[in-house]
Amino acid sequence: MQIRLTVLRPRSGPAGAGAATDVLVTAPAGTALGAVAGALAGAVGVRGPRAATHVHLYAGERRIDEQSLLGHPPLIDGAVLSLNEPDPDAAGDTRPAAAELRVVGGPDAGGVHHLHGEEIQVGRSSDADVPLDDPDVSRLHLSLRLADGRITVRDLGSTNGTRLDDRFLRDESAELPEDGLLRLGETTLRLSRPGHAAPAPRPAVPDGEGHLSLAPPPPARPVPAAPTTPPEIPAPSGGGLARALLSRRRGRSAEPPADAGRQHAAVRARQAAAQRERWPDPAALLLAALGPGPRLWERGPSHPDALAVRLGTADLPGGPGTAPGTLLPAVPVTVDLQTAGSLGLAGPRPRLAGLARAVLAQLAALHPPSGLGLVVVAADPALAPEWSFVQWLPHLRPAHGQPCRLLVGFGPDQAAARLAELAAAPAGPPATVVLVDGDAGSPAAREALALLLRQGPAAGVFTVTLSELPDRLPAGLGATALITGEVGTQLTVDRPAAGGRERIDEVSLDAVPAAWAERLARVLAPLRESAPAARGPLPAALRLLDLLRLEAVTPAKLSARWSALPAGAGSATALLGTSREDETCTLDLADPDLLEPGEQGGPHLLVGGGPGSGKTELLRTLIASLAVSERPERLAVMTVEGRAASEAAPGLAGCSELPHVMNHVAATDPRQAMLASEELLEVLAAREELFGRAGFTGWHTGRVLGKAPALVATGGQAGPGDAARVVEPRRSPEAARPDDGADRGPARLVVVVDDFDALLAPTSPGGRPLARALAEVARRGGRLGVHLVVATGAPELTAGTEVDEAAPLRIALRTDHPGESDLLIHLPDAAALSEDTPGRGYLRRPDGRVTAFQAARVSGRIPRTATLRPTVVATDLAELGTPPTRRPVRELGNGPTDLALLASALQRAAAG
Ligand SMILES: Nc1ncnc2c1ncn2[C@@H]1O[C@H](COP(=O)(O)OP(=O)(O)OP(=O)(O)O)[C@@H](O)[C@H]1O
Repeated sequence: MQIRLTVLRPRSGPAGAGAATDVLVTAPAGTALGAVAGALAGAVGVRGPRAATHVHLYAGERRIDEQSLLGHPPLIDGAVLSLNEPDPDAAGDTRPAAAELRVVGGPDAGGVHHLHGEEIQVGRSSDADVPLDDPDVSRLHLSLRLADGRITVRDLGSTNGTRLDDRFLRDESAELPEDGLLRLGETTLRLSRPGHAAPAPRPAVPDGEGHLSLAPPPPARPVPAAPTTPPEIPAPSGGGLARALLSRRRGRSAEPPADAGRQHAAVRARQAAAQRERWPDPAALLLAALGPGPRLWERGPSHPDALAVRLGTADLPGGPGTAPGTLLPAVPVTVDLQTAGSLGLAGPRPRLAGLARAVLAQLAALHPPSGLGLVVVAADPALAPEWSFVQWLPHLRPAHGQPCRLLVGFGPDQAAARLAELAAAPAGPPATVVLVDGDAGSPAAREALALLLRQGPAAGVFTVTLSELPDRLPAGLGATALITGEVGTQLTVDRPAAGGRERIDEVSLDAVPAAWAERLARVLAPLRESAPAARGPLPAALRLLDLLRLEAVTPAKLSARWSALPAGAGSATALLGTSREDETCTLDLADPDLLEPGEQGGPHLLVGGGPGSGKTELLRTLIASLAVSERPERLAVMTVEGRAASEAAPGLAGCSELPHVMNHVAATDPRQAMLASEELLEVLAAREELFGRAGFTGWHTGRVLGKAPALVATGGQAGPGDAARVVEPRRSPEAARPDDGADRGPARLVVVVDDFDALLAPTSPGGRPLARALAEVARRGGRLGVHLVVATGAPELTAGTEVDEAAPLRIALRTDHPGESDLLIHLPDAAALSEDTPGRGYLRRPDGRVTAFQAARVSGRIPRTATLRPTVVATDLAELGTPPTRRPVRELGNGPTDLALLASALQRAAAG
C-alpha cells in the first residue's frame, strides 16, 4: 500500500515552523500509524531520540491514536497531519448557520461562508467577515443584517456600487432573497440556506489501502433544457372554469400585457437558473466534492456536457420565450473543448493562474478519472509551485505505464517527455486534457505541442495553453479567452459557434485561489471509482494455505481430502484467491459445461500481465491448489518455462517437488523442448486412440460403471497406464502409480506454460516446435483431459494464436496498456491496476462475467517471519514527472516457503 500525506511542522517550534512536507508512505496493509510516526516526524526535520516515542499526530483538530491503521480514514491519500499540535487552520466551524453566502463568480470564486451573528461585513479588507480578493470591491463594501429569519443587504458607500439581481442599491437596504445574486466589483455572491435541498451524500467506502471507493453516480440527470414556453398562468380568481378555458382557447396573446411581462420575467429567471445549474460555479463544485454529491464525476465520456468548461459569467441574451432584448443575468460562459479542440488563456499572471485553476478544478470534479486524464506541463521550473495542487488529483496518475510518478512535466526535460508521449501515442482514458503553462521549453517540445494542437483532438487529446501575452499563445487555437487587466478585469471569449465563430465581451471570469484548489484536490485525492467488477475491498495480499484452511499443513489432512473424492474422471479445480462477489475465486479446468457441445473434458486458461504483475506466482498458486484438490494418480502437471529461470526469478522450478509435477521443461534448452513437444503429441495421439469417441470423461465414467471400452494394445502390452506413462518419463513410475497397484487409467494432465510469448520469438530454437505442440493441445486436448494454462507477458504477440483462441477462461493481471487488457479480458480495466498489488487481476469466464480478484501467494515465507518494512519518503514536486525508483520487495526471514511446506506434506500424503 502506498499513501501520500502531508506533514506539518509544529508552528510553535523553531525555524521552519509550520512548514509542510509531502511524503509517500509505503507499508503493508495493517500497519499502524505508530510504526511510521517517528519517520513522519523525521520527514519534517524533527529528529532525535524523542522523535519515535513522543510523536503525536493530529488530523485537523483530532489527535490520531498510534494504533490507527494506515490506509484507513483519516490516514488516507491527501491527508494533512500536523505534528504535536492540532492544525489551527483546520478548525471547522460547527455552529449551525442561518445562511450560506457562496462566492459563485469573480477573481476569488469558490468560497462558501457560513453566516453567523447579526451583522456581516463583506469587503476587500482582511478584517471583513467575508473577505474578497477583488480589487474592484471596496475595503468594506456591503453589510448583511440577519434578523427575524430575514437577511437585508446594505451598500456601505462602496466605490463601484452593489447590484442585487437587476437593481442597483444606493443608500437603501433591500431584502436578500434565497438564491438572490449580489454583484460587487467582479464578484458575484449568492445566498442560500445551508443544506437546503442538499442531495444525500454518495457512499464512499474505505478500501483499507488509502482510498475511498465511490459509489457510482445516480443515473445520468437529463441536461436541464432552457425553458422556452412561458409558464401556465393560473386562472384569474373569480373567473371560474369557463373563463380559464376561454383564455386558453384564445391563446396566450389574449393575456393582459402585465401578465405577459410576468411570464417573460419568470421564463428569464428559469432560463438563467437552468444555465447556472447546468454549469456549476466553483462553490457548487467544492460542495459536490465534499458531499460527495451526485454531481461529482457526473460527466462520463458520453455525457452531453463532457469536456465543456465554464470560464466565467456574463449577461447573455435570453432564449425563446423571453421578451426581445432580454438579458439573462450572470449566466455561465463556456467553451466546449471537444468542439474547439484547444483553448488558449492569456492575461496577467494572478488572474490567469486563478482561471486556469478553475478550469482544471471543474474538469477534475465533474469528470471521473476513468473518462478523463489530466497532464500539466510547465517547462519553466519557476512555475511548478503554482501547480503543486494538481499532485493530489487522481486524474494525473499514470495509469497506463507512463514512465513517471505523476503526469506532470515540470522543467524542460519533463515537459518535452510528457508532450512527446502524448504526441507519439496518446494513451490514456477516453480523453486527455493537457495544460501547458507558458512556452513548451524546447524546439522538440514546441513541435510536439504543435502536433498535438493539430492532431490531438482526433485522438481525444485536448490542449489548454496559458500565456501572459496573447500574442505568445500558439497559433491555430480553437478558442481563446483573453483577460483584460488586473483591475476591472474582464474576459473576452472567442469560441466556435453554430455556423462560424462567436465573440463574447465583458465576461466576469471565474478564478479560484490556490488554497481553494488545493482543498478541492485533497478531497478528490483518495476517491476511486468503484469499477463494476471491483466493488468492495480486496485484501492486499493473502496466503493460499490460509485460504485452503491448511494453516498447519499435514499429510493426514491432505489424505483425508483426497479420500473424500468420488471415483471417476476427477476434477481440476483450483482456488486462486478471493474475489469480492464470491468470496473465493475458483475455476474448474474440467468443467464440461464450459466446452462446446460434443466436446468433453474442460477448457484452457490464458493469463496475461505486465512485468512483475504476478503471473508466475499465480501459476504456482494454481498448481499448488490443483495438487491439494486431487491425488497425483488422477491429476498430473507438466510445467514449461519459456524463459530461463534464475536464482532471483526461479520460475516454476519450485513446483517440481509436488508429487503431481511429472515433468519440468526448460524451453530454452532445444533438446528438452523438442522432447516435450514429441511427448505432448504422443499423449494426444495415444489418448485419442484409447478413449475413442468417449473422450476422457466418458471413458473414466464408463470404467467406474464397469463398462470400460476395450483397451487398445500398444506394443503387445495393453493397459490404460500407457497413455499416462508418456508424460511421466522424468519420474520413476512408482511415484505416479498408487501403492495399491490399482490401474486407474490416464491421469488428467494440466500443461502449465510460463512466458509463452518467449516460445514465439524467432530466437527461441526449441520454442517453435513446442508452440506448435501446444497449439495441438489447445485444439484437441480438452476432450482428452489435457488442459493448458498459459501465461503471457506480451498479449499482443500471443493474440490470435490457437492457444489464445482456445482459452475461454482468461485472466488479466496488471497490464501496461488498456489494449493489452482488452486482448485478454475484452475490457481495458487491468491497465488501471496498481503496481503495488501484484496478483490482483480480473478473471473472465466463458459466459462473459468478469470478476476482480486477488491471487493468493504460495511462495512466501510463513507469515511470522515475512514482512515489508514500512518506509516514509519525502516527495519533491520537481521529481514527480520522473520515473519512480522501484523498491525491491524485501522479505525478511529465512524459513521454508509455503510451497516447500506443502510439497513435503503432499509427498508424504501421496506416499502414505
Ligand atoms: N499474489 C501475490 N501476492 C503478493 N505478492 C505477489 C503476488 N504475486 C506476485 N507477488 C510479488 O510480485 C513479484 C513479481 O511476481 P511474479 O514474478 O510472479 O511476476 P511476473 O508477472 O511473473 O513477472 P515477470 O513478467 O517479470 O516474470 C514477486 O516477487 C512477489 O513478491
